[in-house]
Amino acid sequence: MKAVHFGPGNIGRGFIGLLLSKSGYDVCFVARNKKQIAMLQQRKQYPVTLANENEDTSIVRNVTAINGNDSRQVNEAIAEADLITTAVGVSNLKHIAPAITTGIEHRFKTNDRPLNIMACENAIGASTHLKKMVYKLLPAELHEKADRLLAFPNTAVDRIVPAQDNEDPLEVTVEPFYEWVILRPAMKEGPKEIKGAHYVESLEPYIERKLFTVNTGHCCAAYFGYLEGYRTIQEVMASPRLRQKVKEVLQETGKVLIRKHQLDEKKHQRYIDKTIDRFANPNLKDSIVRVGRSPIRKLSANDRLVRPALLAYQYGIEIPQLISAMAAGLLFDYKKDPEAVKLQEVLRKRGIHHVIGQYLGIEEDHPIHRQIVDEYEKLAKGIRKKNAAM
Ligand SMILES: NC(=O)c1ccc[n+]([C@@H]2O[C@H](COP(=O)([O-])OP(=O)(O)OC[C@H]3O[C@@H](n4cnc5c(N)ncnc54)[C@H](O)[C@@H]3O)[C@@H](O)[C@H]2O)c1
Ligand SMILES: O=P(O)(O)OC[C@@H](O)[C@@H](O)[C@H](O)[C@H](O)CO
Repeated sequence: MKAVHFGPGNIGRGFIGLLLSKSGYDVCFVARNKKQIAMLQQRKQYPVTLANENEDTSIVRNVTAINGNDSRQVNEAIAEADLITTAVGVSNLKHIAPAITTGIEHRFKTNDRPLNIMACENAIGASTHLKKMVYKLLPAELHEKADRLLAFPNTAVDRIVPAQDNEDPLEVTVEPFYEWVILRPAMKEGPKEIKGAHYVESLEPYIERKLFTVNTGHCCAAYFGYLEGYRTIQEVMASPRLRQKVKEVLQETGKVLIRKHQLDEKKHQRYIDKTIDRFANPNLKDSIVRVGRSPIRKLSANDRLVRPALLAYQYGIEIPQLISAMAAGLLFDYKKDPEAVKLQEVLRKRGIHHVIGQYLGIEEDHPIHRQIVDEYEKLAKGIRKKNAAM
């Protein structure tokens, strides 16, 4: 069985490639970095180390890589694939959609086998989003065949994989916890089951629970910590005050999730507690700028901050800490993050009301809009005062 995975980055190697390989797939990574491609081609394996006390290491075997710009190789790999996965960042799916589409066209000329394509990105409906882009590019006369042979099952992947600084550039250090949830009814029959993945009949409760707990809490820790000069999530979680703030955010989104998906309260509390412990894992060093990266995406209407905030408003749930996190996110001005730079530029040129309306999708007449503005101004004033005193 052959899997083609776009994006051999942290989660691609540290989780997707690992589970696929352990499930008996030969994994071909579609990559951009020439040095990385050469190493994967030559070694055909790489180590994954768990961030636990023993630093347990396993070897991911039967892997190789091809260059995403080599359309002949990409076409051939897609034609032969039994499964395609991606982990390139949801905003980058548009860059790989053309190669996937061309590969599908080539595949249709060579065989009639069904194919599942899963975008393992942190977003609601990422595979559906990729499907829309592929269908836009695919000639209309192939749509019927695509409906028959292709599926884009949505999925939720969870494992904290920080930016790596190992001596071996292929090695990945990952947290021990993992969860991969796949929407089974959306799949085409055929491919080997992924060992360790959880196949479900409805994905929404799982992806929302993950995104609005793990990712909401994570980015809140990053944005709160950034304002106070911390460098890592572990440092933030070691501050009792900030840890408490993050916990409170998760109580707020927890109420939303319990109400929306009729989750068991005690079970969800255990999920929150486990999530907090995962953030604090002393064997990991996860930078604030990785976790807070791409604030425009994270503050967008369908993502981990605004979506639970609007649901909370709808349900009459108070969300002071979520408001505080959105305001802190608007102050995330890390110079090496292109989205942070753009956000700050628009804030300077067009002002806070424009940004909340256009980027967060919350109009001025919505009560949450005002609350974010008030909190943003309060935090910005605090920063000005601190800078003046320095
Ligand atoms: N790291 C985590 O903890 C984690 C966990 C769950 C989900 N995710 C999600 O997985 C995705 C990847 O995250 P990551 O942390 O592994 O990031 P990363 O930057 O480590 O990896 C991204 C990979 O995609 C590649 N890539 C980007 N654009 C590409 C293109 N046009 N063609 C080919 N390759 C391309 C990059 O070269 C890189 O190898 C994101 O959507 C993220 O939200 C990450
Ligand atoms: O990947 P992002 O930018 O959507 O979010 C950053 C982190 O919160 C994220 O990568 C987590 O580590 C991961 O989602 C855990 O499963």
